[in-house]
Amino acid sequence: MSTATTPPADAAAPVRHPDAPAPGELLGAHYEYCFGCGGGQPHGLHLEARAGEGVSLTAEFTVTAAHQGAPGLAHGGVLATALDETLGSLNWLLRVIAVTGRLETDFVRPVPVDTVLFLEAEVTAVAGRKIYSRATGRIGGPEGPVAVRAEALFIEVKVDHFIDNGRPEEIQAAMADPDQVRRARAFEVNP
Ligand SMILES: CCCCCCCCCCCCCC(=O)SCCNC(=O)CCNC(=O)[C@H](O)C(C)(C)COP(=O)(O)OP(=O)(O)OC[C@H]1O[C@@H](n2cnc3c(N)ncnc32)[C@H](O)[C@@H]1OP(=O)(O)O
Repeated sequence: MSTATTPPADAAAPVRHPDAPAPGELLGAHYEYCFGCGGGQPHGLHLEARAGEGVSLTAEFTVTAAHQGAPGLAHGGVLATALDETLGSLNWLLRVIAVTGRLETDFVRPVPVDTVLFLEAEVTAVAGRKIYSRATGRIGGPEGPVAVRAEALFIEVKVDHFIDNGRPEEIQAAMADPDQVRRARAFEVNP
């Protein structure tokens, strides 16, 4: 863990938003074309996250042949994406819009194609716009051996971050999404 992902001494404990999905509830995709969670990406991860207790969640991602690096094994960048997506989903439990500033990843075991990666993640602290979180990914079952680990620093942003930096066609289409929850997760702090 680097100092960038270590909460300062005066950081606060994270506070679960009162309207956060109940423990066990699926979060669903925050954006149809997200490579991590969107259903509209044929070779995406299709990661499914479920709210946990407090500011924590669990998620599952099945490694397919489209995700290989070495023959028959998941690409490390794809595994980092799964961790990034899982950690990013935590922010919905806080009802904060945030982007990854720093993602530190340990690759502990190779992950074969057709393996389900069982992820768990939690926010550990919040300091101003900085959100500190960590995640682990296990194989062979939710209690199986750890294959990947990450610690991250997310930075809270305004909705303008996406409007100013994204392509107008995708932004407008996402804002017009009839799925209110998905639109809220993308663009509103307190729907
Ligand atoms: C269309 C659908 C939209 C979907 C929306 C849902 C989103 C979910 C997406 C989910 C997808 C999954 C998730 C994804 O993949 S999110 C996509 C990947 N991430 C990005 O694209 C972020 C790119 N970076 C930026 O835009 C800016 O750098 C940000 C916004 C992060 C900060 O620039 P900004 O100008 O705003 O702020 P600041 O520079 O004053 O920094 C503020 C404080 O933070 C500290 N700091 C900053 N960076 C780092 C660092 N690397 N290590 C350590 N510290 C760092 C900094 O020192 C300062 O501290 P202090 O001096 O105050 O103490």
